[in-house]
Amino acid sequence: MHPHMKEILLDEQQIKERVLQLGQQITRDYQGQNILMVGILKGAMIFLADLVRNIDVPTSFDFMAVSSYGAGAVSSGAVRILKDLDKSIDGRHVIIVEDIVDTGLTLQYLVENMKARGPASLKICTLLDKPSRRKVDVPVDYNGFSIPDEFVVGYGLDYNERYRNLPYIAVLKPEIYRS
Ligand SMILES: O=P(O)(O)OC[C@H]1O[C@H](OP(=O)(O)OP(=O)(O)O)[C@H](O)[C@@H]1O
Ligand code: HPA
Repeated sequence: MHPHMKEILLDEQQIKERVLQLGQQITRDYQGQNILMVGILKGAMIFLADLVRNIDVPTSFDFMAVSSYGAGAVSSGAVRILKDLDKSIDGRHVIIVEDIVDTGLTLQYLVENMKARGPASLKICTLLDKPSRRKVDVPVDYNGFSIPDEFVVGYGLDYNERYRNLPYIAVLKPEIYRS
């Protein structure tokens, strides 16, 4: 385990099995349709890459990058688009793919923003959910794992842009987080 980690919350095998289940569930739910997966950069990139390889209906993907104005790990609710979608989502069956839902503020903004673009349907898929941190209600359709209120990194999730490449999801040592 990386020396900056306190404990591994979800190991590679647990993540792999759950991502397979989510892909199978999405495959069942979207029979006969084409999906557009919208990955929210950068955190969702690794999850999306693994998820789409477990989906067996025609799937394309696009990406959005957003930034909250809050500093560090704290979400403020104000969201700015850093990179918009490449193409129209009008009439498409869209699934927003996130790595984590925390306060829900990022997703609340994204859902409103994307609904206004006229998709045929819009669902949310997240690898992790921290329900105890929620400030606004967001309708999560596919959730990998509900986790306790601890700051986690790995498998796409970062602290100050580090640790995204860890193959597992771990709790960062508090002394690293505070320093
Ligand atoms: O529910 P919320 O409180 O809004 O928090 C969740 C958001 O925060 C993280 O993104 P971050 O801004 O850290 O960007 P990143 O994906 O590039 O790491 C995560 O990827 C979600 O988009
Ligand atoms: O626990 C977390 N880890 C990384 N990024 C995050 N964004 C919200 N919560 C988290």
